[in-house]
Amino acid sequence: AGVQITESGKFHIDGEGTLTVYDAGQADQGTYECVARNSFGLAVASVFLTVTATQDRQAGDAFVESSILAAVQRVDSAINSTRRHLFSQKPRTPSDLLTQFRFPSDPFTVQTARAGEIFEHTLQLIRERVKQGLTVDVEGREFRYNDLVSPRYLRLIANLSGCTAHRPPPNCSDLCFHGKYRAPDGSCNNLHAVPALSTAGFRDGRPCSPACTDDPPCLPIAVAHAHPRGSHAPCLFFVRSSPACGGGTTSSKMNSVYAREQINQCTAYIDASNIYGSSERESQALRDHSVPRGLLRTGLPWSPSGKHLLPFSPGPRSECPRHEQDSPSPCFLAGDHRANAHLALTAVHTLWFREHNRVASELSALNPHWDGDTLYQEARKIVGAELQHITYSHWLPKILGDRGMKMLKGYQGYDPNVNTGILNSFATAAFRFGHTSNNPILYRLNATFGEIPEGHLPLHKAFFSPSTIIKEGGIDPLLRGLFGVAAQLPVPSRLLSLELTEKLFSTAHSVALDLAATDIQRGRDHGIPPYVDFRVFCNLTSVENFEDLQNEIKDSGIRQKLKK
Ligand code: HEM
Repeated sequence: AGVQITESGKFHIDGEGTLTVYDAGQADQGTYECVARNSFGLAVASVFLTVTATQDRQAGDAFVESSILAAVQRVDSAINSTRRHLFSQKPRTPSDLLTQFRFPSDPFTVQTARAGEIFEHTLQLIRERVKQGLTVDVEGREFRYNDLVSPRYLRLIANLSGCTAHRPPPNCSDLCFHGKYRAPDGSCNNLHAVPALSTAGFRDGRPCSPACTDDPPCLPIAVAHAHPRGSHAPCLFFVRSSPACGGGTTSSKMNSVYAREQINQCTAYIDASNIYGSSERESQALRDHSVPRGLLRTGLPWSPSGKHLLPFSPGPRSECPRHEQDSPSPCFLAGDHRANAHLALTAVHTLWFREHNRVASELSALNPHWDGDTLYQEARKIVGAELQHITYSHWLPKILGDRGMKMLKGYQGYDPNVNTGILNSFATAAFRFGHTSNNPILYRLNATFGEIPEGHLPLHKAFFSPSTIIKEGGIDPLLRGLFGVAAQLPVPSRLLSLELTEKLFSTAHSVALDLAATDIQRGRDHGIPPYVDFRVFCNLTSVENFEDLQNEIKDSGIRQKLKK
């Protein structure tokens, strides 16, 4: 189970197929395989690369052991206090809810993120401890930890932090299965990338909120004094996403500097992982193993239709109260941990899990000889295809228009050589365009498309409130509201609704979050290049100031505001 080499600052593959490895170091030693594939089959050639490097002693080596111990202790203590705070009591503040919204459910993901945090924090501690012996790269390139710690000790830090413990190689040898079905995490088809696990600073263990200092992983958003929020809180809660091992400061392990990257919790495919989960463990937990009928587990039957709701979550994430005064109410369990974030999302998750059970039941009636696993996999294949069809044939044409769809080009067939991982700029910036299309009100319509007796709901009352589905009409009124009322059309003076910028995850006594500010800060956290750079990348004119953007931002008042 190797790693596919992709074009980067580290590797270059020219048109002739020659591989160049830049900044070669001990970490690059190993077997390299070149695979040529066409419709007749494949041919493989391999070579073993030996790297001979002198093992100099570096200034930071003396501090490695004490820094590792301190980093492990600090990171673990911060994660544990966050876990205790979050899961042993009702989440109380908007920041608790945001953390719950983003906290990984798969233990493997938690371990991967912890390893990245420990590796990164160890290096920060070594850097601080050395200070005097800091070598600055004379060529003016970025600061390199390799100048501070020798390769042997860097490997030691990587090992002890857990950064080298990779996911066990997937067993893709069952061609009968893998030729027909996807692995739960996509690992047997193509590739597979979390918020910081702690909401307290590693250095002093103080909670990121209300402390307004940049103590990793806290990266609070400063609020201007003049802003109405400023008098209540000088900053908004924000914690950085956990680093993936091998990027940012931890790229020293690779003998070169790479951008700090983050870890994905969900598969990158449009493969209905929102229904089935993104790992084997999650997908098994969602299945109904009591009968061999290929079904997903169900929750309460909702009267009067008798159709089932999602099952309740059994784990620590089992409570979904919004206000302190609310009675305890469990969260629903779905393939994506964000299913409880707001009622419209929960309704759509419920619809899809019902669709799986409908398809599996139909298949069972048609194929009584199929076992439970075949029914599950065949139903999953059909439901995944339905989701892809809706995405590409119904949703995207509305979002991109004719011109955009032409640029996207039609499906050319499956290409196993494409890296299907999500681009960081897509997840962190581009695809968040969806935040501009949300209605500030969740319309709840009856069978004749009139308002239900409980009325429509302002969005902020729909956050983390799954019990409203049980108490107030089930999912049908919400679904009718979603397709019966147009999405919000963003206008230049208001791109995101006030429900998202002034009342995100609001609770009784605390300052709400602001999704627009969070999106921008997340862009900084992930190092997303600025808009002006993307213009050049997309062959648009390069701009120097806001007046150069008068064709894009026509309202001079808005340009003036942005200048401030
Ligand atoms: C009421 C509706 C919605 C709410 C309350 C909401 C809320 C959020 C929140 C709190 C985050 C995490 C922000 C952070 O800490 O960085 C987020 C991330 C995100 N949202 Fe939304 N969102 C909504 C609708 C949408 C829609 C309609 C789309 C796209 C069509 C979308 C796309 C995204 C994406 C791509 C991310 C980043 C995911 C990641 O890579 O971690 N959201 N959203």
